[in-house]
Amino acid sequence: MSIDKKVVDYSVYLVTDSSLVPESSSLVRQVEEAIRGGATIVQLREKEAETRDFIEIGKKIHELTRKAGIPLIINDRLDVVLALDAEGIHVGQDDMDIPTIRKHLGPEKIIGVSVSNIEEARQARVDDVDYVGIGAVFGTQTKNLKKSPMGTGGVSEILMVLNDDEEEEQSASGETNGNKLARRIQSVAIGGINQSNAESVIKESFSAHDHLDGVAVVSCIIGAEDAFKATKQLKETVVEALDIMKSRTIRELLAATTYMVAAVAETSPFVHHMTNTVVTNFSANMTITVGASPAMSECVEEFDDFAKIPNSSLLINMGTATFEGLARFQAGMKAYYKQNRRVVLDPVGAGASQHRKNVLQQLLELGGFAVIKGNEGEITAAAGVEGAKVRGVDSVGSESIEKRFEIVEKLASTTGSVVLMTGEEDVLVHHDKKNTRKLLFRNGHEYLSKITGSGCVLGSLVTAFSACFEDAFLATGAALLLYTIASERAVETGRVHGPGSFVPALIDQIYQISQESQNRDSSWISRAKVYPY
Ligand SMILES: Cc1ncc(COP(=O)(O)OP(=O)(O)O)c(N)n1
Ligand SMILES: Cc1ncsc1CCOP(=O)(O)O
Repeated sequence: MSIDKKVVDYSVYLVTDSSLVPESSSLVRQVEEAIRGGATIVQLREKEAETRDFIEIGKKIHELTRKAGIPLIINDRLDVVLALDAEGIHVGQDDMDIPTIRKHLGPEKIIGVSVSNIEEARQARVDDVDYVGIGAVFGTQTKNLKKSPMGTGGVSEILMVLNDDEEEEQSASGETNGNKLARRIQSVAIGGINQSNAESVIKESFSAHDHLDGVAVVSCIIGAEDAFKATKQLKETVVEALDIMKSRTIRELLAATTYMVAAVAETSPFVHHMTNTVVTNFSANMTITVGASPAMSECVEEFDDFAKIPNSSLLINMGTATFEGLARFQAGMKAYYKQNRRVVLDPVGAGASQHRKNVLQQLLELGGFAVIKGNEGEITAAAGVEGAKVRGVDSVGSESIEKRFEIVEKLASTTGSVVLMTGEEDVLVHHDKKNTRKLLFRNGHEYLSKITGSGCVLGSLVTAFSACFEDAFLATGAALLLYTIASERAVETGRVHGPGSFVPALIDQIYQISQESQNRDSSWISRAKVYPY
């Protein structure tokens, strides 16, 4: 059975090294177990083997890979590829050049090349390679590295140019035959990757328009006492992380988030709160913590002046809405819309009483909200779906994820707003003329549900972020990630003993992440648990 190189799965790329095989096993057995555990492609890389031994072991391993329907790639040796009729070759920068290899192997064989910088990645695009091995990402005992490890930041930089169509067009002056990339060059990261860091390697190594297709590993499988278990564990991690990173919306969000967190601090948007009396202090503190500038005002006479402040935005929080309050909300909205500013609605307690339903109805009729955020009961009430499960201002319901998306989508499509439904899992949806974006978020700590105002202060962050960025969907997602990841980190500091000590630790962590982001350290974002829906 021949293998179609267009559909090869690079997710768990096993590279061999017989010097690492445990005494109790053999290379063939390790490879067999790895394939059973889920390896999707195997490279025979035997640096010390004589040609005849290389071919002998290659035959045995090729039998295994053929049976499993996965490709066997040979490291460096064109003669061995030909002798075995293996599916492809992997070469380094100092090995035989790609055009010569392609001439000998023909178009159907897989050719992979190692790249460690942007220039080599650009050359890989010019050459007719099928995949690149990007590395070394981290230090490794398996190979003497000539260059320092590039880290996941280095991998991201390479992914920025590897499959960039615009670059292709610009550099099409001859070398590329002017071809737009008909095919994506696949990519794996290599060097020091194992079961415990594979997830963060994949999640940290992406650009807005490209992602890794897998990880290549040697010692964590070949050197494992139980190669089956080692591979199975790696595969589960890798598959889940790849699924996430294949979503363009997620990559755009993750790529933008650190930048947005830094930009909010650097541009200091003005966030006008018309909010409830319970949370004013907490909201003001949180707004300052991200570097934005809060104002709490219900004074209609100053709305026009506030709305004229550059980068200003308005948060309408219905928490303690009175009938007179409704008129002020409407005046605020009009003042901000007149200046083309963003208004965010937090329909706190919507559905709890007929009065709140009336207030909400009238606000929605005026409409134009960039973002509507609320808990399940609030969003359900705002969507006009019967059966919002609320007690006072708290949501006590928990519909299935499908149902929650259905409700959020309904509100998003009737209002045109970005809609965020918070809860143990957060649901974010936006419909616009071009597409519908839907994401599910699973970050956060349960203490968020044990303090008052946690939803309200998220509203402050969402308003600050959407003041600064055109794309209110990404802005809301970024604010949510900042808030929920900070809540997890707060508890991990060891200084939190309950909801009381949680609040200051949460504020500290939001500040800390903002500082990290301003220092262009985006490693915190690899904790994001965000999924396409
Ligand atoms: C998948 C993959 N990526 C990179 C390498 C390294 O290849 P190379 O640079 O040729 O170094 P050696 O493997 O020859 O030590 C690889 N083998 N596989
Ligand atoms: C072949 C190779 N090329 C770059 S790093 C490396 C070795 C990776 O081995 P390990 O997965 O054991 O770190």
